[in-house]
Amino acid sequence: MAAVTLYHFPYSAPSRGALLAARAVGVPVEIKEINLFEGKHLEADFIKINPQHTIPTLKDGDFVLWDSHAIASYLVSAYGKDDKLYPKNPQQKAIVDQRLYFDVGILYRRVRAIFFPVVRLGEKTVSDEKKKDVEEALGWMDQFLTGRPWLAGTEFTIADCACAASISTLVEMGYDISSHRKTTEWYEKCKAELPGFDENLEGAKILGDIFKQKVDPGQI
Ligand SMILES: N[C@@H](CCC(=O)N[C@@H](CS)C(=O)NCC(=O)O)C(=O)O
Repeated sequence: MAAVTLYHFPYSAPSRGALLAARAVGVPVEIKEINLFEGKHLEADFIKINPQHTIPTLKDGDFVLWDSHAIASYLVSAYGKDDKLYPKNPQQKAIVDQRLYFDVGILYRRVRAIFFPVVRLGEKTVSDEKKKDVEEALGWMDQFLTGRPWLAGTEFTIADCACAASISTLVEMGYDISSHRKTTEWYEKCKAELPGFDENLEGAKILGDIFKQKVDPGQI
């Protein structure tokens, strides 16, 4: 199997989510690091590949794709040995999709609303409203996990890869998720069972450490 190319930045949760999916699929990946902090994503060569200049971006031969969630489902459809990571059954697939859209529209967005202004814009505090938004998202995750060990059922799927990347960023920022029992138990399973989780954690820790250095003490 030829390697796919992933334009990747390890600090980025979406980028790590796509890489977790690739590791779960088992497709060989050639990683090309695009350092967002150095503005590499805005250079002409990368804009030619992805005019939206977001990380992650996948190149598979002449085929180019971005958005980590789209990349994850493509990798399973193109290279998965079976459909466990992204079921073909319409209802099971729809549940995975719902969790993926939850990550795009709610979970990652709310985590980012906390770290981005601190890490990139020099803010020192985190509002109660932003923490409330994250608490609400974690509460919904606990409900998704009621009666099932993984977000979409009895097997882990690409929805777990995406949400694990977002949650690992949150945890490494020093956010205490322990009052959300099911999400906490799920996160422990992710650590133990998701292929490539340690690699994911390395990037999350770097971003988390930058956040912790920059934010005022006691903010989260
Ligand atoms: N929904 C997208 C989000 C991608 C995204 O916003 N990536 C950020 C890094 S976390 C990025 O590339 N930012 C640079 C930019 O938008 O110019 C995905 O899941 O891939």
